[in-house]
Amino acid sequence: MKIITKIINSNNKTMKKIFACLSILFSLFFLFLVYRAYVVNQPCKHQIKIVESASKFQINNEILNRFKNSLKIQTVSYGQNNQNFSALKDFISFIQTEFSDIEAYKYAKLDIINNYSLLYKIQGSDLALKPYLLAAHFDVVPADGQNDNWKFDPFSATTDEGFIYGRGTLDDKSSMLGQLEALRIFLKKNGQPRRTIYLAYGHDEEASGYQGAKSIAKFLGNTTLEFVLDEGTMIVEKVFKGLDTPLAYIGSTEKGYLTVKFFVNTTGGHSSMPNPEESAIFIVADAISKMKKNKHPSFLGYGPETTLLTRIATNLGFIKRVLLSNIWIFRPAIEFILSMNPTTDSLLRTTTAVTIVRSGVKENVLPSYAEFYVNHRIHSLQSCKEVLDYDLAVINDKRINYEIIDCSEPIKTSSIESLGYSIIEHTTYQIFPGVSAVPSIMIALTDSRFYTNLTENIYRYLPIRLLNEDLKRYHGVDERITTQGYEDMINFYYLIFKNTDDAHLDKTRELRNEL
Ligand SMILES: CCCCCCCC/C=C\CCCCCCCC(=O)N[C@@H](Cc1ccccc1)C(=O)O
Ligand SMILES: [Zn+2]
Ligand SMILES: [Zn+2]
Repeated sequence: MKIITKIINSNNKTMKKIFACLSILFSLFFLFLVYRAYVVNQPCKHQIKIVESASKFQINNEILNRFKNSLKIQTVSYGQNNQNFSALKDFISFIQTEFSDIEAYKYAKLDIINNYSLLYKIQGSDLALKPYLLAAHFDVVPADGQNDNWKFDPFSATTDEGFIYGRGTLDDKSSMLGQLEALRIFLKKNGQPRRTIYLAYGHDEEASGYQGAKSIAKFLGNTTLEFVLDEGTMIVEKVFKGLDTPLAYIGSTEKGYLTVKFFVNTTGGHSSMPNPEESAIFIVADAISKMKKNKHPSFLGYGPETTLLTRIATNLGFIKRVLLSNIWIFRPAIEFILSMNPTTDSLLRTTTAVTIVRSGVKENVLPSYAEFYVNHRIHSLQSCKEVLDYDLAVINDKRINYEIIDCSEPIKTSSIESLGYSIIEHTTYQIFPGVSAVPSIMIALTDSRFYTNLTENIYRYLPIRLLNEDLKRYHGVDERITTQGYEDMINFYYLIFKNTDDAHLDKTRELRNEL
C-alpha cells in the first residue's frame, strides 16, 4: 500500500502512467476471470432441477424386515477364494424364497452364475430397445477389525434413532434388496417392461469380482446394453467448505487399481547385535517413508476432475467460484487446498495407501524378511505400469523386490449425453428435489469394470444422501442407512424401471428439455 501511495503522490509522470496502465490491465484481467466464472461457466441444463418430484411408495415393516434379515446373513469376503461360502448359499436361498414371485414371473429368468452370483433377466416386450443392467453385490467386507468398536453388533441390523446399523447397509445390500423390492412393485403395477432388464448380483465384489461379475459378463457374451448402473458415489453434502448444495455425484468414470507387495530379504540374527543398515524392518520403513513424502503427481486441469470441479464451481460463493472456474491459472492454489482433504485429493492423483506391513517372528530375533503392501487407486490419465515405475523410482533401493498382486487399468469415461445418464439424473431430481447432479469420478472399484464390453455407458451411483463424515463408514465402523434412505432407494429404482421403459433413444432430448 505504501508503494502505491508513494507512486500516486510522486511527481514522476512516467511512473504514474505505468501504474495507471497496470491497474487497468489488472482490472480487465480480473473482469475476464469473473466473466469466465459467471458467464462462461453456467450451471448447464443438466444441473437445473425443474423436474416435478414423483409420488413415492411408503415401505412397510415386511420390506424393512426383509432388508434387515438380509443384513444378518454374514456374507463376508476375506480375500479372493476366501469367503463365507455357506453364508453366500444361505443368502441365495433367502433371496430365492423372499422373491420367489419375481423368479416365477412368466417373463423372468434367474441364472445362478459360477455357483454363487445371480443374474435376473426380465424379458421386455419391445425387442428393438436395448436392454440395460443394474448391478449390485451381496458380499461384504469383515466387521471385526482390531479397533472396530461398533455401536451394535454389525450383523444384528439394529435400528436406532431412524438408522439401521449393519455391515452391508451402504455397501451394497441396500441397492440389491432395493432393486428387487422396486422390481416387484414395478411388475405388479405395470406388468411386462418394454425394455429388457438385467439385475446382476455379484458374490465376490469385495474380493475383486473375478469369480462373480467377471463370470456374469462372460455369460452375457455379446449382449449390447443401453447402460449399466452399479454402486458408486452418491449424494454427498458438504464435501468441502462452502459447498452447501447437496450434489449427486454420478460416477461416469472409474479409477484404476494396483496392489503391489514390496519385500526385502536380509540376514537375521540376535537382536542384541542389530545392524540398522541390514535391518529388514528399517529398510521397508525407509521405503514407506519415501512413499509418504512423494505422493503421485496431481493431474488437476488435465483429467475428468476438471469437469467435475468446474461444474461444482457454479454452486459455490464468489471467490471459490472464480477460483474453480479458472483452474488454468489458479491450479497451484486449488491443488494445495484440495490436497488437504483425502476425498478431494483422491480426485487429483493416483492415491497411495500402505495397507499391510509384515515382519518379525519374535521380540529378540532380528527378522530376515519384511514386506508391505501398497494399494493404489490410479488416476484415469495413468496406467498400472506408470504407477509402478514411479514407486520404484521413489523407493530407489535395489534390495527391495516387488510382486504385483492385482492390477486394473482405469476405465474409459462414459458420455453424460447418453440415455442412461439422462435417466439417472432425471430420476435423481424426481426423488431428491433440491439436489444438483454432476458427473463424477468413482474413486473405488466396482463390478461394473467387467461390463465394459457390453456398453460404453457405465455409471456408478448409489441413490442415497450422505454427509461427508458418513463416507468413513464405508468399510468402516457403524455402517448405517436411514429407513427413509432405504425407502428413497426403492423409489429411485422403481422410477429407473419406469423412466427407462418410458424413454427411448429419441426421447433423450425430451428428457433433457424437462431438466
Ligand atoms: C468433490 C467430489 C467428491 C466425491 C464425493 C463422493 C465420494 C465417494 C466416497 C466413497 C465412495 C464409496 C465407495 C462405494 C463403493 C465401494 C466399492 C468397493 O468397496 N470396491 C472395492 C472393490 C475391490 C477391489 C479389489 C479388491 C477387493 C475389492 C474397492 O475398491 O476396494
Ligand atoms: Zn461395494
Ligand atoms: Zn466395498
